[in-house]
Amino acid sequence: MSKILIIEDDAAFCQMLQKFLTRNGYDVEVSFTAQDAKIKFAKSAFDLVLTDLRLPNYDGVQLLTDFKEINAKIQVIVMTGYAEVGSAVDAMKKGAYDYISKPFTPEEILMQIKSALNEEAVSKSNSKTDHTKKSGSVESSDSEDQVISGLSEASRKLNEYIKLVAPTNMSVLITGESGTGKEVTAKAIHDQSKRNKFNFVAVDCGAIPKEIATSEFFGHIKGSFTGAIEDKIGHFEAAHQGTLFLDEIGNLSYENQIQLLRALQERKIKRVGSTKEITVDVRIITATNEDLTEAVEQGTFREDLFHRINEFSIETPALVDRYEDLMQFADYFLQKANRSLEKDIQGFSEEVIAIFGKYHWPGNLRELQNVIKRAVLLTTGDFVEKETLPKEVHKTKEIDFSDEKFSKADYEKDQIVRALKQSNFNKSKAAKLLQITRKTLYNKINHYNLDL
Ligand SMILES: Nc1ncnc2c1ncn2[C@@H]1O[C@H](COP(=O)(O)OP(=O)(O)OP(=O)(O)O)[C@@H](O)[C@H]1O
Repeated sequence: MSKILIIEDDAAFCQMLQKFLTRNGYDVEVSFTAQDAKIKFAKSAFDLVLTDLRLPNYDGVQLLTDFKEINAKIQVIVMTGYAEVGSAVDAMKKGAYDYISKPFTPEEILMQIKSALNEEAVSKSNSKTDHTKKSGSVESSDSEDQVISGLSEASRKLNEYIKLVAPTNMSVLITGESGTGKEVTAKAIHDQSKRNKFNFVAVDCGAIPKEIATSEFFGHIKGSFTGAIEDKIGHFEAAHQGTLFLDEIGNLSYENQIQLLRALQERKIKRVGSTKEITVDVRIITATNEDLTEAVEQGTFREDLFHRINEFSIETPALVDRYEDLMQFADYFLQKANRSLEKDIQGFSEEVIAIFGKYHWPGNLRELQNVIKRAVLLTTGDFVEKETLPKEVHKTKEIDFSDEKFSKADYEKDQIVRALKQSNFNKSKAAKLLQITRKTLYNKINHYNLDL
């Protein structure tokens, strides 16, 4: 029986959820505060944590980080209120499996829990924690998953870059906002390369506690430290002759950066506890949604490593910059949701299509996919109707979109100016608030000709 910990300060809601999940066969404990949750988490082994993002006297994202430090493989789903998508995206970057917007139906949360616990045949390719589960092993690609090429100019350029760089052995740094398809891009490069007969090993550097990172990357031999009960190969060896994809590379500790650089330069590694050198032939693809050049300037990311991983760089476009692709992706995600939920929804109502076009999608393709899956679950007729969309997607509803493109630009411009003012015109801080890279912010400032 899987064990779940719910953390939610609304006691009535929390108990209702507990009853519902218990009826569905889970062993459920509840906490109304982060402090109590930490004590419970330390005492028993949970399979999944369901936590509110806004807790009294504690930040839900911090709590997630605390849990991940104790158990890197714990599945965490965060519950968010209206207009908290930004924090939810932040939580996903820190290793949350998924987020769910309140209010939600019991069926919705049950579906996510089952998916997180791998209790149904739902594609897990959108899960970051999936990497940690698979760490050291081969990434299995879901045969049902396709890569959509997109019709926009931004997509055309992205595909062209993938095609150009794939056959080479160059290290590729993929930058882009969260949920824009960085991992999908890395996999596409691997698939189109000569290395495609060998493994594509995806590692989420943000989810590996730094104490075990060396052993995760390079493996260890039995008895080399407490807990090393058998020999284990690391990600480098697993990716031999294939591709090693390091997601959230900016999260690697300075010490791990040195080790990584050495392995890349010498093309040799040693397992922890062994003196034997093992030759490895690995192509490195990395991804980040932070500004690494800024991290280099601040001295938190090594410049030599930055140049080593950045022989070629690709930026995955935000969904707002590829609106022409929106409905193509929406249709694809609809079919994907139909398959996993065994439904046969035919399409979207006109109103839903209009709402999709007006929303700014801060969580990008991942958010679009989640919104559609939720809507498909709630849809009883043939078409997805606006009532099945979460509140935040309706947010831009009152804006007059007589000229849709112009208004979207207006909305974005307004957000940028607001973020800049809020951060005292510090562009790095503003980029963080907007959840885009500093480079994207500069591009947008130039694009809109903002005189600052
Ligand atoms: N070209 C594409 N075709 C089909 N699905 C896609 C495509 N690009 C992205 N997706 C889907 O969108 C979701 C997000 O993609 P992905 O995980 O690659 O984003 P990411 O940028 O790596 O996210 P993060 O910054 O959180 O690591 C996934 O479910 C993925 O399957």
